[in-house]
Amino acid sequence: MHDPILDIRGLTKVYPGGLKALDSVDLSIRRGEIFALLGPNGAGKTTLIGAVCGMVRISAGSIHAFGGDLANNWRTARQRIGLVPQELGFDMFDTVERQVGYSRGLFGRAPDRARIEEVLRSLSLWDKRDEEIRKLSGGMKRRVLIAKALAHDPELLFLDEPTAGVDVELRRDMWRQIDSLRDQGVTVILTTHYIEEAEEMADRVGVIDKGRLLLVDEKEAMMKRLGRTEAHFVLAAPVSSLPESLRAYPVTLAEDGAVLSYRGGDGTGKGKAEVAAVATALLQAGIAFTALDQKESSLEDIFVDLVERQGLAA
Ligand SMILES: Nc1ncnc2c1ncn2[C@@H]1O[C@H](COP(=O)(O)OP(=O)(O)OP(=O)(O)O)[C@@H](O)[C@H]1O
Repeated sequence: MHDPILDIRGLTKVYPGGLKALDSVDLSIRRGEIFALLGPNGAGKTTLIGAVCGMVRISAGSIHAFGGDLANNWRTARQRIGLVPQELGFDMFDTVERQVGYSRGLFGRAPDRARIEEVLRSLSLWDKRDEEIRKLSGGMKRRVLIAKALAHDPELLFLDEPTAGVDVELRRDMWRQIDSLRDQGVTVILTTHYIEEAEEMADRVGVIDKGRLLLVDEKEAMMKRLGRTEAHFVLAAPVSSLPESLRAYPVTLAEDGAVLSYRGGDGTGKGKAEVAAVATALLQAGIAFTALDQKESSLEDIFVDLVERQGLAA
């Protein structure tokens, strides 16, 4: 196994005033992966990024990046990291190309107009290169933020809520952009509220809430492990008990015997097959149904479930 590009151990951040924004977080990021950090408002996502990018002073724990302790070689490590922050922050009166070129210089890279042109073109910003940033639409300003973060060719890129408040078209564009970064071997860590985004983009997903990393797993494995099928059969006439042939399935009667509910499967298709078998068994037992409502759980359900369970446990 290759060394992780980023290795976080026991990371804790207590803000002045006592709020624990990060609570002993352990996280290893592999080179070249797309990692989605998923969590509700105030979970600690931005704080975690800030800790790695040197904007947040950590209270305890360690961060290793590119094989070295960040505390000892922060400046050189930072040159290899790109950050697309949540908030727009640039000189609004400057032009697109100048701002993006300036960002490259900021991290010690020699000027390279061809490279800046490439970055601007990939974000459909080349035609706007001489525009003042203040005159751009919100979506275009966001693209400039990304261009700035890419200008010094980072190996590790943080995107903090890259698609918060952007329209569907720009969101798709950004997904494409992230895909092409993956092809170039850039490691990407993105934070998001949008489960759809994690489901679409990420190789691995971490769920964070109240400063605690609840779960980290391959996206596919997570869906498999925690995925469920739920189905409800509306029966033509209520029944008082289940036929013997259904005892082997995870089914229950609800609404005074008028609805038969199935909850099972493992996100691999087993649930769907079992629902079909339950339907057959019902008909064979002479129990007709008038409607069937079936749903596969998504990463969203898994996430809500995890956060709720954590809330109950806290
Ligand atoms: N400078 C600060 N001083 C005190 N508390 C802070 C500071 N910055 C953040 N916090 C608190 O730390 C917690 C974590 O905030 P953080 O911004 O990291 O969460 P987040 O997951 O990024 O949330 P969001 O999705 O809303 O951006 C929140 O309760 C927040 O209010």
